Amino acid sequence: MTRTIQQLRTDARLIFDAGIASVDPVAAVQKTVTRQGDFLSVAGEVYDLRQYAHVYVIGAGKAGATMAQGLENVLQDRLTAGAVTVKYDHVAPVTTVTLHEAGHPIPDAAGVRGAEAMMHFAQQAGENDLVFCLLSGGGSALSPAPSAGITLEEKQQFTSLLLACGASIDEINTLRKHLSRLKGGQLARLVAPARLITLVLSDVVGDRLDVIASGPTVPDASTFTDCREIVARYRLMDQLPPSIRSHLQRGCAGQLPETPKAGEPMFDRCQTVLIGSNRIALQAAAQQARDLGYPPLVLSSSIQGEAREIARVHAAMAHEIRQSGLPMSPPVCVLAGGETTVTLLGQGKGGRNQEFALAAAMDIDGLEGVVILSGGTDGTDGPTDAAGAVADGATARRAQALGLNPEEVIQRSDSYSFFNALDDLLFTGPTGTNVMDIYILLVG
Ligand SMILES: Nc1ncnc2c1ncn2[C@@H]1O[C@H](COP(=O)(O)OP(=O)(O)OP(=O)(O)O)[C@@H](O)[C@H]1O
Ligand SMILES: O=C(O)[C@H](O)CO
Ligand SMILES: [Mg+2]
Repeated sequence: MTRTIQQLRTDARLIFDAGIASVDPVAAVQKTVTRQGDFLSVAGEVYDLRQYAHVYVIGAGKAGATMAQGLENVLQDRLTAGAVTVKYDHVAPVTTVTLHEAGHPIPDAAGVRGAEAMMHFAQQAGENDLVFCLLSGGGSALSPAPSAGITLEEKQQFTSLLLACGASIDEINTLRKHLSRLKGGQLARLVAPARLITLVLSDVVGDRLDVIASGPTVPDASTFTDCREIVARYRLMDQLPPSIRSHLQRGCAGQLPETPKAGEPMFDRCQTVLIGSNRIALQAAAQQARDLGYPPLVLSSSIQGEAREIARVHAAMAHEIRQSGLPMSPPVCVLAGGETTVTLLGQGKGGRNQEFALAAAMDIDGLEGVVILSGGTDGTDGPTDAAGAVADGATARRAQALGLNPEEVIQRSDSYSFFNALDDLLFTGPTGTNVMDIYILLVG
């Protein structure tokens, strides 16, 4: 049976949607945390709610509201109170938890108030209490608790510097952890001796729990010495606000306590569960592909690199599958995920997924029975209202007919206008989740 291009496009969209649905925060929390009467089951661990006087919820991240909603649905009357910080407008219907809307990616005063509220519940919780911590992408900027002597303004200035210097997220968060009163395992210190369950939705390649939202409840292996090296690597020393420079210097001189390390007894009372990730989304997408009659091949959930280069690799796979049936003969669905980057060449409008689809379109020009979809799971690709775009072997020719030259469009970094003109943008609206991006190659 050969499928039409329209069929392949429809199926690619169904496969993408299945990936997103599997990491929907409300559903993911309710799948991980289940309750039967007085018993709570969390990824295999059982908690007897009769042993806990209070149950609190704290957390930070763009998916905080929907994660809290899922947890409220499970805990119902057993939830005492809570404070979760989310990005402005990233709200959801919750009843017991207080949502603090705050600034991202530059922290603001509302974020500081949210972090204070979180620390308040963490400290208030005693030996007979249970605390849930909900973490997702954006959690670092949304939980500013600058160390003593550092002002919010200095933290803001420092954040702008960090985001622009080219450092990776684990380098950025290593610095954040050493300038904070709650990041890098320090929140777990405040929660002790209460029992702590952390639910995590990963937005970083590799899903490192000590990196996501700056790992406030897990051991931190990094040190002040690492901070000094990162500052040197990106030549930041001269630009640091004086209070931050002196804080890091005192830390390196052993005058400040280090972040909590693995093996500290308080971590015995902590459970941490990854409830959503790019890999989980890819696995769900693979299942949907199988159901639609495309044997799936999942390549990797850790794709990184320049979007147009990664796209060319996908186009090359499409050619190979068509020509030789390697590594699999059609029908097949090749799935990958991760987060690419775009070196901007022009002043146009676009996103990394739209640029991916554009570069792919150029390389699969004329190829039959091939569709490539690239989309951000948060539904927002770059500064646009589209999640990504879809390309096939006729895309480049259809564009030429409209007077659009794909090569020129890449030079202008204008992928949004390109796919908008073709009506091939991918729209989902904000999905409430974020596990990076998904790339789907369908050969029918
Ligand atoms: N015209 C453009 N063409 C292609 N990519 C672009 C363009 N303008 C911005 N981008 C890319 O969009 C990305 C920023 O997108 P976005 O705001 O979604 O951030 P993000 O990295 O996804 O962060 P978050 O996790 O907060 O969503 C950057 O990688 C940037 O290079
Ligand atoms: O908040 C953060 O630190 C980033 O989004 C990575 O999780
Ligand atoms: Mg995004």
